[in-house]
Amino acid sequence: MPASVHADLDRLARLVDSALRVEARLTPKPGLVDHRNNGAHSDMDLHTLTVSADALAPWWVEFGLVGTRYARTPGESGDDEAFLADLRSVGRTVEQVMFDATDGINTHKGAVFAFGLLLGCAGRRIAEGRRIDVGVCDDVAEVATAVLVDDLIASDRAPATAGERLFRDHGLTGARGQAASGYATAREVGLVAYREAMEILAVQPHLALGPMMRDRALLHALLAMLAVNADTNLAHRGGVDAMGWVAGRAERILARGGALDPDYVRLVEMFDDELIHARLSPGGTADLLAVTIWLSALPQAPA
Ligand SMILES: CC(C)(COP(=O)(O)OP(=O)(O)OC[C@H]1O[C@@H](n2cnc3c(N)ncnc32)[C@H](O)[C@@H]1O)[C@@H](O)C(=O)NCCC(=O)NCCS
Ligand SMILES: Nc1ncnc2c1ncn2[C@@H]1O[C@H](COP(=O)(O)OP(=O)(O)OP(=O)(O)O)[C@@H](O)[C@H]1O
Repeated sequence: MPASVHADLDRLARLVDSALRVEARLTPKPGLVDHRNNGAHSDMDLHTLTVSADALAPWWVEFGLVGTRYARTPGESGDDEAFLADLRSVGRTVEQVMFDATDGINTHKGAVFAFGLLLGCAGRRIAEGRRIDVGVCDDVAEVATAVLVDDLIASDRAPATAGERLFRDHGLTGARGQAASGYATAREVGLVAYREAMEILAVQPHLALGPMMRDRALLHALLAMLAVNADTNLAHRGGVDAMGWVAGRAERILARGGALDPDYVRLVEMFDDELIHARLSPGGTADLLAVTIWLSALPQAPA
């Protein structure tokens, strides 16, 4: 394999590692683990997320390597079924690495699933000599629709996980639905809100530039996604009503300007306190924020 392919895979894997750490450290976040507190989690804190990210770091490149084995020649449709099966097999190993590192705590299960698919599809693009851009989400949509169908829509197995139960009882498609949509919420809501916020903040000279501005724009993107994402973590802990309640609270903050409001820290800290009190954590939306961060480092797809 050419050294340049390895270098590209390595760069994208490092971007995942960085996206997870940036997401975890972003403070304040409603209901989630951050510098301020453990959010609505009694079993993990920022240290647990860091230990987990450290353990996962060497593994991200493996998903890209799987992708390189499924490179297609122009006009060839490829074997998506085998590609997906290989990605999921690496995914199960990596999930176990996470559980071993955290003594059984679910720190990054959703992230492993999302970035397994994104890096796998990116690796396939690199080996095919195609450009890596946000359009990699379209490749994920094509590959991951089978996960949604096989695991949920066409499955006659008894539900084994919270996500599977929530599909059976309420038709919620959770992490699988997001993947099958090509991460539409991250791409069309999170990334758009992030870029708009960066543009607005960049022309306000009294504001601090650099990382602080980026964090503020990321928080704005998180609020925008909280207002629309059917997060199965919320439904698991608080029932489907909890999803609507959290979305409504995020909408009210956005109506005041979201993280662009001068008083945004106080507004988000109040939201955080309410979610902690209700024991609600939007972990799926945090995963989508990590995906947004990763996508923000890629060029846009050609129109
Ligand atoms: C499909 C997965 C996510 C299992 O899901 P499960 O049934 O437990 O689903 P559940 O809905 O409970 O969610 C799991 C995680 O997804 C995230 N999530 C939940 N809702 C959402 C949402 N709306 N959007 C994005 N992420 C979400 C959360 O972090 C959550 O903890 C995955 O863990 C899996 O299949 N693992 C096997 C190995 C694998 O395939 N790895 C990835 C290779 S590509
Ligand atoms: N900063 C964060 N804080 C909390 N969760 C996060 C954060 N970032 C991502 N997540 C995601 O949230 C998920 C963990 O959520 P949660 O703890 O609710 O799941 P669980 O342990 O399966 O459920 P429960 O704790 O209700 O038994 C992880 O899969 C992870 O990917």
